[in-house]
Amino acid sequence: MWTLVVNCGSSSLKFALLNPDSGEMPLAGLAERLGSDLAAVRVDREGERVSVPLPHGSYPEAFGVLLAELDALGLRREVRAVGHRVVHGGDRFSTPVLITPEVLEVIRACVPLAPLHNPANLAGIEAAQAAFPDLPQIAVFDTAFHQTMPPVAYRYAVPTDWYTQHGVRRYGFHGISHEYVAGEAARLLGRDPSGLNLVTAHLGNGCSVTAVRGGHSVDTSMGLTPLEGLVMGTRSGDVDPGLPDYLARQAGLSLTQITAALNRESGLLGLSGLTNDMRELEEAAGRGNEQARLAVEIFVYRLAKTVAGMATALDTLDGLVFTGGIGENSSGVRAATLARLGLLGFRLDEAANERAVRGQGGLITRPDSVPALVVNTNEELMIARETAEVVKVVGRGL
Ligand SMILES: Nc1ncnc2c1ncn2[C@@H]1O[C@H](COP(=O)(O)OP(=O)(O)O)[C@@H](O)[C@H]1O
Ligand SMILES: CC(=O)OP(=O)(O)O
Ligand SMILES: [Mg+2]
Repeated sequence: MWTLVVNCGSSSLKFALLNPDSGEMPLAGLAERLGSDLAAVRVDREGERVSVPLPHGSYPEAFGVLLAELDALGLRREVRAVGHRVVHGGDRFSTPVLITPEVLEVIRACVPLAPLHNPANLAGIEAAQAAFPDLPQIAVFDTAFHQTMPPVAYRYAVPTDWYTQHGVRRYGFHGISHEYVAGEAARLLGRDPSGLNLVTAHLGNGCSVTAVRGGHSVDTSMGLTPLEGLVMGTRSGDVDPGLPDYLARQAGLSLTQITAALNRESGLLGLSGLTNDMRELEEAAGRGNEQARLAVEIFVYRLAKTVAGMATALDTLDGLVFTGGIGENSSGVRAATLARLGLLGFRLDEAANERAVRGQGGLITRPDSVPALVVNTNEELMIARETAEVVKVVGRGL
């Protein structure tokens, strides 16, 4: 059964055609810089890579390229289901679900909680429904994995009414990735996931750290929205909650302007004044750019501090997993983070850490260390598997 996976971000559309059983993936693509003149889609089609410009830079145009690619492979009619990454599902969804008008309503109601992500997710669902009106469409939520967090981890110390009446609590994100890499890490360590305590660090454009006890999320660094926690590409992560009021008075900015700047102009970009891209920052730091060096150092410091904090949620620490574009590719970030975590028992194996850069993944610590590993995340495969599961269950119910 071929499953089409659609992952719409705030300015990107990732897609993949997968066989969820074998992992076979004849088609994958990434449309980037949507909404700008520079929009283009990179397509990996049966081992060949092509780049297609998108003159209008729109989501429907990118979706049109996806359909044309399916036609070129003769596989459009072979698609059996469409799985969508949906970032915020509130506390309604702890598992993937078939998308119904009621489910769409809940995703729409969560837009204020994920203003960068949920509108794009909805656009992707609408485009897929129009292209494949007869196929089951499944939503796989970034929040679902974290629904096992206990109240001690998910409640904020704010008036209780805010929680009961307005859903003000921590939800957590990147759950698809955290769940996938925790499972893979257990396999690599040769351990039964049910007895394993891990901290997983997803470091992409958005970044978060999760404490995984026995395969279940028990705490995570993102909160009500994907703004809390670590320093990210363009997001600030944690700041003093008094900051918006102070800045509104001092700089005459509106709350909307401040929130937009915390989401889009902060993080690595804000600190460096250069870029949100870790690879470019490391290169600039290597050339002696002091702001770039400081941005990377702050990123690492906050990451190490958060990993150490997450260990508090676990009885033992059996491993630390690095994943996402930065976690998988930056040996420098991994080395600097572990250097700050000697107290927890981490000892880097420098050669293994450098080898992991070449996409192999695996253990990067010495035998006398608490294990740290690099695991390449595969959100698309995870979404395809979950989609196939839901389709099986829904199919039985018919
Ligand atoms: N070789 C590399 N060295 C350092 N950072 C890298 C490297 N390759 C990718 N990255 C970083 O990974 C980040 C993007 O991560 P990714 O998981 O692809 O993003 P997204 O969250 O959009 O899926 C960027 O900061 C990018 O610079
Ligand atoms: C939830 C989130 O931060 O997602 P991304 O990393 O894709 O922006
Ligand atoms: Mg990502």
